[in-house]
Amino acid sequence: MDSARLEVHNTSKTFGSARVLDRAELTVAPGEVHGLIGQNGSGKSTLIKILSGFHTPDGGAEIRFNGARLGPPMRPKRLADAGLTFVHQDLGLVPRLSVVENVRVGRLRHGRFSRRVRWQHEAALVAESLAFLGSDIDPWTPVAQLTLPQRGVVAIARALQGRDRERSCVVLDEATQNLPKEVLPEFYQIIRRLTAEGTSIVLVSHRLDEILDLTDRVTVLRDGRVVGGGIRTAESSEGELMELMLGYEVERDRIDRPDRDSSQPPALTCEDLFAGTLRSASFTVRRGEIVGVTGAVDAGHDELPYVIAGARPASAGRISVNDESLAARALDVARASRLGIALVPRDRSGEGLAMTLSLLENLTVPRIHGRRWRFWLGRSWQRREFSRAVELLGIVPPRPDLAAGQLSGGNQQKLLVSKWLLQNPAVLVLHEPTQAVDVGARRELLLALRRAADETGMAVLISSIEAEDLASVCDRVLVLDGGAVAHELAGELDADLILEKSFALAEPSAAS
Ligand SMILES: Nc1ncnc2c1ncn2[C@@H]1O[C@H](COP(=O)(O)OP(=O)(O)OP(=O)(O)O)[C@@H](O)[C@H]1O
Repeated sequence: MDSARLEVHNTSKTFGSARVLDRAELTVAPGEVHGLIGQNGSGKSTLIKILSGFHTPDGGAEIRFNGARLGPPMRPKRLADAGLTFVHQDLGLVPRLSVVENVRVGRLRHGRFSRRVRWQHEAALVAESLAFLGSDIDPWTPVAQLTLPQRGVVAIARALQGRDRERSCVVLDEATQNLPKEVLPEFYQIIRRLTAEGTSIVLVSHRLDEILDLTDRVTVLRDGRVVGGGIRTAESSEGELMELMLGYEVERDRIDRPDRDSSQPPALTCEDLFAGTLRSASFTVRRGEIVGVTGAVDAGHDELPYVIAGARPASAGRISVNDESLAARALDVARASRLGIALVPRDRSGEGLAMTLSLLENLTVPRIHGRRWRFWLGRSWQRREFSRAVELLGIVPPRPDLAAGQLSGGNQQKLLVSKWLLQNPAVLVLHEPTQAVDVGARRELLLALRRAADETGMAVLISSIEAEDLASVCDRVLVLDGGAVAHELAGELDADLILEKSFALAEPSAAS
């Protein structure tokens, strides 16, 4: 029998006194897609970071690749030479550098005598890798100018280069999280093409539909332990996997919402907004209402949260919150905040949280300034706010002094959402709020938004491509196309209908 492509044996990791990975085992066969799933904080990223050499495991671990011992220690150069490569959640690209520099870093070839890098040759190699992925991105483009899906393709091209197809393994750590729904089928085809050539894939994902569609087998982690090793996906179901991951069944009903009084005046009014891809976007969100905005790539829903919160300039239009109204062009973050608008951005690490500051500081610093409290009063207020956040969204571990960067991705997301939710803004605007959040916590997060809208009258606008989330929590969903509202869906919302409307609008333009 062929040896396994990747074997992880007896691998544990302890931070301080907390053992977050406990004797993990994982075996990936040649040419298979192997899913790695588990709830937030279950140890998936820790295991991947051990494989990539970022964390050193506790003693006793052994990692083998194509039958030979690879580590620990896991040396990055040795991993790449052996054919074990990674695409991390944050993609790990340097925005100010070009695509070619990002892809070829560490692999640039020099002329024999001149020692100069032959850039044209390097760019041709990169163009070839991109073409394999069905992309025609110009290798000289700075990464900063690329869309998120394009950045995803670049990160994958970097992981694939120079591989020996029949001996390599690519680890995709939540790499599909940044890709819009309509490019996913293409991405899945790439994965199938790779495995057909003999490459193995490890896929870490919170999307159980993706895991069931794409993987041959799956390994399930719970609280740092493997609770299901190499389960055949064809013989399993979403419900079974969910129960293994969480240890309980998740309710999937639509979240109850009170009957809306449609005569209520709007809390947020946007009139004829022009900004980036937005072209005359007009709509309202009433007090206590949750409105979803969605659409295909470049429809404008991605841009909207930032324009409303004054984080991106608008060229025309008006934005009003209750009785106060402003030309959108005059809006900046400070003015938006004075109007009562708060933003939960998509980019958690870049714009949302300060990763080196504590959970307590992240949660309360935006509000503690300006309060003329005595130090100790401020301190006890901070601790109370932290307890509220933990209660609201179940942040784990609930340690106020931990640095935000030491939380798992999903728990960072919960921290970010609670930071703004607890401020009780008049208008809360969120971009992909459930990203990286596991299936159980996702419902808790949506329920918390629903409660805030119902109990405090907060007007909530959610920009997302997660049709299921929008259908379960929103009062209305607006589907954007070409920067303006093309459809308004209300009443009994249905995820399939939301997707159908978004895609139906995307198709004609994709063909042109
Ligand atoms: N550098 C660190 N120091 C201390 N604790 C850490 C550190 N990195 C991770 N942890 C803890 O290890 C546990 C596992 O985290 P990990 O990121 O592996 O979870 P995960 O399964 O990838 O979660 P998610 O789905 O939310 O990304 C968490 O409790 C986290 O807070």
